[in-house]
Amino acid sequence: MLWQERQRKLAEEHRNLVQQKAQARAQGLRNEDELARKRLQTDHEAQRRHNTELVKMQEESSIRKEQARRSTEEQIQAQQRLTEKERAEIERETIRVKAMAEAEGRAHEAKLTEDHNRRMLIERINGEREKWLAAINTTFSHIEEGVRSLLTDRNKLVMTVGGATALAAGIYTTREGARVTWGYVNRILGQPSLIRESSIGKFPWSGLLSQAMNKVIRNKTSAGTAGPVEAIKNNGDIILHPSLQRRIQHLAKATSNTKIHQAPFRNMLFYGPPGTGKTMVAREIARKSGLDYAMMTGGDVAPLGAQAVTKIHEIFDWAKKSKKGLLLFIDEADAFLCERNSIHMSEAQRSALNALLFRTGDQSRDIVLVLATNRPGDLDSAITDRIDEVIEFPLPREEERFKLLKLYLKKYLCSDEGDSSSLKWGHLFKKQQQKITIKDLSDNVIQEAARKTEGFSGREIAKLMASVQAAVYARPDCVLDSQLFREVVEYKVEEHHQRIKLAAEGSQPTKNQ
Ligand SMILES: Nc1ncnc2c1ncn2[C@@H]1O[C@H](COP(=O)(O)OP(=O)(O)OP(=O)(O)O)[C@@H](O)[C@H]1O
Repeated sequence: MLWQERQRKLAEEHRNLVQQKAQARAQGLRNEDELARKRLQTDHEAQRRHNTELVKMQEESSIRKEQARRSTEEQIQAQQRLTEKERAEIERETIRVKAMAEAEGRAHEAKLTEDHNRRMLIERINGEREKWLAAINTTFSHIEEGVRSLLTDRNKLVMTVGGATALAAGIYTTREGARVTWGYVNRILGQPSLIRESSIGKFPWSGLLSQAMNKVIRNKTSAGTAGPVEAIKNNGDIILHPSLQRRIQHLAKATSNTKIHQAPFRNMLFYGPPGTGKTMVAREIARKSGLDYAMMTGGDVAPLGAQAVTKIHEIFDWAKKSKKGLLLFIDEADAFLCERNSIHMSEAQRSALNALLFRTGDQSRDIVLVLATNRPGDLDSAITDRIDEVIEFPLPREEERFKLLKLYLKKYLCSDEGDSSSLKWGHLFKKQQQKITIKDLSDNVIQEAARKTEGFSGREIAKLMASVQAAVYARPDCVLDSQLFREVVEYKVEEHHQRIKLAAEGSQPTKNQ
């Protein structure tokens, strides 16, 4: 039993021992493992550090290499630049030397050419001189011979003197003729653009010719007419109130005398309703007083803008070309000579007005200024100050209207009877017009029309008669009788009143205003 017990104890001890041994081995293994792991970790750590250092060293090395490469490149580039500079310097030097050599060559060549030319010129001059001397000698010997033969032959002498005189006269006539023609061409071409109509540049003989023709016609037709027509013929084509007519005649005469005595001209202002003969009278004064005539319209000045001043001066410079003196007629004068303070006046217009004032400041011996306006009150005071004669052109009274009707009846409907003033060159070449027959148109019918046309201007009466002519031509038989005449007068009078009514309505302010 004891043995068994011992045996069991021994087995138990053995088992404990084995167990302890196993534990000790397991512990040893664990320690070994732990050590191995720690060693591995340390190795790994060392390797990583080593690698980092390696990378760092590599980077530093590559930076150093890059720096070295860059510095090498820079050195190379610097070297290259230096070489290019040197090369350019050398090229420049070569070009300079070459250019100098060329210039020297050219100078040398030019010198040689000049020497050659001079030699040639001297030779040519010598040649020419000899030639001329020979020619002069020959000519003089011929002249000597000619003069000797002339002096000995009387016929030849007479012919030579006559030929030379005729030649001189021919040259003189041609030269003077060309000068006169050029004068007229120059006047026509030099006419300023503002001038609408002028007598300057018209050939004087054309006026004389038409006057002569008019005289012939007048003599031919003087027998066939009587009554008021005769009176009109004496007074010309302008029908005015007798006192106005006298004043105009007196003015024309005074202007003509002023010109003869070289005294300063008198400026005029014509005012009155439109179509009362202001333009016609201005033209007539110029004609009667022997002045040249030029017409411009005030309305043409404003659109010229800044150019207007130059154009005004142009007119006055051009007017000096007239040897006779010039009557400058400015129609619608209020359009550009109105009050300078007016708000409607542009700066350019004001300058144009000032230019005109400047040119008309002193009394002139070259220009008669004739202004025409429907509104004399609008003119600038400096302009009215320059006016010497103020003449009113009223609407024609019944007496004048009668004469006007007669005048235009004759002009438009009795043309074949031949009013001298209506003769124009073109009529000579015109196709024969259909003849108008006038039946039962007594002076009483015309007087009645003159009564009815109260308020008509001269222009309106001329238009009325033009309408009568149109109405006659509209008839197949071309007959003018008192009935047709009355009809036309009737509707023209109505038209006139209608126009006045419309104008009055147009000028009245509307109710809303
Ligand atoms: N007194 C007149 N005698 C004859 N015809 C006249 C007369 N007045 C006007 N007339 C006729 O009217 C036309 C216009 O006349 P004119 O140009 O002379 O008038 P005005 O007063 O200058 O007119 P405006 O102020 O419109 O320029 C003339 O061509 C003519 O046919």
